[in-house]
Amino acid sequence: MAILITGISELVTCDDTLEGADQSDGLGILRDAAVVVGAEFEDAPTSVQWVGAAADAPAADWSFDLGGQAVLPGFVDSHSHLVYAGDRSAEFAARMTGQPYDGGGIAVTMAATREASDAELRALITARVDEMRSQGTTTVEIKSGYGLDVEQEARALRLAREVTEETTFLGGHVVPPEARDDRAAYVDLVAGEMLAAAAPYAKWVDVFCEPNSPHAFTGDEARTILLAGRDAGLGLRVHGNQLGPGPGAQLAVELGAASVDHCTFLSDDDIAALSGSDTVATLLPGVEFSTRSPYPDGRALIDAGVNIAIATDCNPGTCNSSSMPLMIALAVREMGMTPAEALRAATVTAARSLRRTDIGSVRVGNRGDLAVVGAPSYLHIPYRVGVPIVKTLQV
Ligand SMILES: N=CN[C@@H](CCC(=O)O)C(=O)O
Ligand SMILES: [Zn+2]
Repeated sequence: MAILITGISELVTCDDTLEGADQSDGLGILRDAAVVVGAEFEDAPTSVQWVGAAADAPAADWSFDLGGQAVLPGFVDSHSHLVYAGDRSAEFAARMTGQPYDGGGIAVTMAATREASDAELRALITARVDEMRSQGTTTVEIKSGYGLDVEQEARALRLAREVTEETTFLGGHVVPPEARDDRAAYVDLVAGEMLAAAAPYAKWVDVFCEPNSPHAFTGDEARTILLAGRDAGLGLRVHGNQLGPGPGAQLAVELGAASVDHCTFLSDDDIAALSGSDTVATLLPGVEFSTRSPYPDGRALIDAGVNIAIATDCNPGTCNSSSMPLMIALAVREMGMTPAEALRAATVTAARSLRRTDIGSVRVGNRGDLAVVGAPSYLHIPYRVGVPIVKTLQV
């Protein structure tokens, strides 16, 4: 079954090899375009079968006309923490009047999450993923990290796996209150029994490497957890350089991590290490917004040759927003990125941070994951900030 989509005023393919497309901003734009998506059998994921000028479009089983809207690859939200219960809105309100963030609230969410049943958590996760999908996100990475014991971390990943293949073990989120007297024993637990229980449900291992938080992990502790995860066959991701300077970014590059996330406080040496490496710097501007922190200088990173993704980090503490369009607007307004750079960061480079080439760009053979903008151009995403104009294109 094949479906022809026409009436596309601007097709942003994010395919910088597409011949005949406008490549001036690296977005591979076709105007007055059409796309054919199809699936081999009912309920199979769709794939892109044809991309080109509307005038050349082939026949298909069905067609529909978007009447002059822009189409994009669906957003790839490569960093989120959706497996949680409870509410920390009061913590947010306190931060707006000057309370700093230090990671201590994670234990509050941990307690609420441990109390929740599977059914309750499943309903919360499903509602959050639906909220993301309604705003143009078609792939989401989900971390554990609010269970922090062997059973609870495995449970979180088992539930996350029901909605995405991009699941990340984050037993190394913080040291839970019951383990604070013996940090070394907790690191051993994470790198041993907890990892073994979580690994069947995880693609990635991550750690909150943050010497500036009393709750998170030092560079050496992070290295122990990451190496154990690598030995267990997981890919590596790092929460690094969020609250101040630290070893996270360089550790990520040294160990070949797919991504180091946050990057709020990077030194020149960190930038030099990231530049030309295979490690993507994933920036999370909603966190700076919601913690009243300085924004990282996306412009400087791009100019230095660093590959940048942007993601929501949707979580109950540092950013409770699921909106990739808002992250694009913040990247443009606050981090010196052009709309085109921000859009690539939210799609094709975010896919790269998950080591995926089948998502994040509209090209023949890729997944048929598309988003539609209720406007003639993608430029309206940051321009119409706060207005829900991006939707997942359901075909
Ligand atoms: N920094 C660590 N983890 C999350 C916040 C988690 C929380 O505060 O609940 C983050 O990515 O910002
Ligand atoms: Zn995070």
